[in-house]
Amino acid sequence: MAKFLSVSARAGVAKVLDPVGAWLVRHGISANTVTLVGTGAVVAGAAFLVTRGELLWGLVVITVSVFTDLLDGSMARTQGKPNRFGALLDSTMDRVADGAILGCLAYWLAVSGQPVSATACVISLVAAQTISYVKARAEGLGASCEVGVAERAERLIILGVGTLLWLFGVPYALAIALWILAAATVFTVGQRIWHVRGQLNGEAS
Ligand SMILES: CCCCCCCC/C=C\CCCCCCCC(=O)OC[C@H](COP(=O)(O)O[C@@H]1[C@H](O)[C@H](OP(=O)(O)O)[C@@H](O)[C@H](O)[C@H]1O)OC(=O)CCCCCCC/C=C\CCCCCCCC
Ligand SMILES: Nc1ccn([C@@H]2O[C@H](COP(=O)(O)O)[C@@H](O)[C@H]2O)c(=O)n1
Ligand SMILES: [Mg+2]
Ligand SMILES: [Mg+2]
Repeated sequence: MAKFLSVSARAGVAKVLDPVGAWLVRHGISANTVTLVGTGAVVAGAAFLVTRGELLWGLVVITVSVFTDLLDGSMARTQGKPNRFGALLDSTMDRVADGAILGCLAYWLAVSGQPVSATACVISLVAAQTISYVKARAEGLGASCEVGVAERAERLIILGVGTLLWLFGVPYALAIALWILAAATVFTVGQRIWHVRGQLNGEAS
């Protein structure tokens, strides 16, 4: 799944996004601007729509906005200057966006009387941030960490499909998706720690 998303699906999406990115570059817009504006749009969608239970419009705004995460990298490559600060900004804004989506959804679930789903959402939030942290820390220690059943694209797709099915009236679709997400994200934390353990165990710090 990870390979399909990061290679085939990504190549398909790039055919649409690359011309958009080239057009933005020609009009003087930078990759960093797209990173920040895209994140701002996700946060606004989560804060103003998801917290009020406007899940249809929240899903539309957030889905469109998360694709700017693929657009910024395309723009940086078009300009011939993908850079390390851009990579840091991109990854940091991913954490802000993920925190806003899951935090605002957990808030709405809690205040609308769905504490069990809210719990799954909070577990997913903490585990999702930990997944990314383990990778960043591992890479800082010189290990590779390109593993996991629930990397970011998979997490967003599970949540998006669950929300969409729930909006179409499928009972418990969102609750089930959130518990699948909670289980998959916790499992991925373990997968990543295990993978890095094999590389670093026994090495002096
Ligand atoms: C209540 C409201 C809920 C709203 C839910 C939102 C729903 C969104 C629905 C669909 C989204 C589709 C996925 C879009 C992918 C967005 C971009 C993305 O996240 O790509 C991630 C990945 C690599 O990105 P980066 O290098 O920029 O980021 C890395 C990442 O953050 C790592 O995180 P980690 O995995 O470790 O947690 C960091 O560690 C790393 O530092 C950082 O660099 O991109 C890809 O792998 C390839 C992209 C795949 C393209 C997917 C195309 C999917 C096309 C169609 C999907 C249809 C799904 C239908 C959904 C229905 C809902 C409408
Ligand atoms: N503002 C930015 C954003 C990204 N980059 C570069 O793109 C890589 C990520 O590509 P995505 O398609 O996954 O967004 C990132 O590692 C940077 O090299 C950038 O330079 N500036
Ligand atoms: Mg990006
Ligand atoms: Mg990103």
